[in-house]
Amino acid sequence: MGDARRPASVPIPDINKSDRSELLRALETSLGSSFSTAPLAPQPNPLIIVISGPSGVGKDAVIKRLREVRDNIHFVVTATSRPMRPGEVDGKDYYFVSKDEFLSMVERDELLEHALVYGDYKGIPKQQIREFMGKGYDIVLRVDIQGAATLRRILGDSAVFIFVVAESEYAMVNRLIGRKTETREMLLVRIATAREEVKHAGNFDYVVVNADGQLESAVKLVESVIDAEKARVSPRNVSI
Ligand SMILES: Nc1ncnc2c1ncn2[C@@H]1O[C@H](COP(=O)(O)OP(=O)(O)OP(=O)(O)O)[C@@H](O)[C@H]1O
Repeated sequence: MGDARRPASVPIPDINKSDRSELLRALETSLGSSFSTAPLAPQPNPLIIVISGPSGVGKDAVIKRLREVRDNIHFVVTATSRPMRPGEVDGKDYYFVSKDEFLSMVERDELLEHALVYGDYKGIPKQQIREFMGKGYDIVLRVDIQGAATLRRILGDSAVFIFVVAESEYAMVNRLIGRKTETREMLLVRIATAREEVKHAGNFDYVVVNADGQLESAVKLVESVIDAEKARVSPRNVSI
C-alpha cells in the first residue's frame, strides 16, 4: 500500500549535467515542500552589557574605543545629583539633576538602580534603556562593583556582566597614578578599594584583561563577547 503523505517520487537530475535551478526544483518536489529563504537563526535580542571593574583599570578607555568601533550600542548616561564640573556637558557626561529631583525620580521608580557615591546620588534611568532597546540597540552600562552586584540582583542572567581588570595590581596602580586625577588620600582609598574589588570577578560572566598598551585587544575581546552572546541558542531575555 502506498503512503499518501509521501511525495511523488521524481527523478533527480544528474548533478553534473543539470542546471542548479532544475536540480533545486526536483529536490523540492521529491521532498514535498519548497526551500524557505527565511533566516534559520532568530533575530538576536538587544543585549544589556554591564561593564565594571576596579578603579583605574581602563573602563572608560575601553568604552570610549568601543563607541568608536561599534554601531548600534547605546551607552547609558547616568543621572547624578553631583554639581557639574567645568568641561562637563549635561546629557553627555551625566544628566545633572538636583538632589530633590533625584529623589523624586527614585520615588517614581524611574531608576533601574541608584546609589549614594561619595555623598552624591547616581542612578540609571530606565526610560533611556527602554527607548533604545525598543530601537534595537544594545545597551552598555558602566557601573562600579557595588552597582554591578545590585544590577546582578535585579537583572540576574538577563544581562551580560563583563569585569575589566589590568594585567596586574602593579599595572592598575601605575595607571591610576598616571591619570593624575586623584589626591594622595584618594589614591590610597581607591587602591585599597580596588584590592578588595578584584576579588569580585566571580560574580561576572566574562573577564577582560586591559593590559598596558593593549587597549585594542581588550576592546576586541569585548566585541567578541557581544558577538558570541548574539549567537546564543537561548537568548537572554531582559525586561526593564
Ligand atoms: N590598555 C591601556 N594601556 C595604557 N593605559 C591605559 C590603558 N587603558 C586605560 N589606560 C589609561 O589608564 C588611566 C585610567 O583609565 P580609565 O580612566 O579609563 O579607568 P576607569 O576604569 O574608567 O577608572 P575609574 O573607575 O576610576 O573611573 C587613563 O589615564 C587611561 O588613559
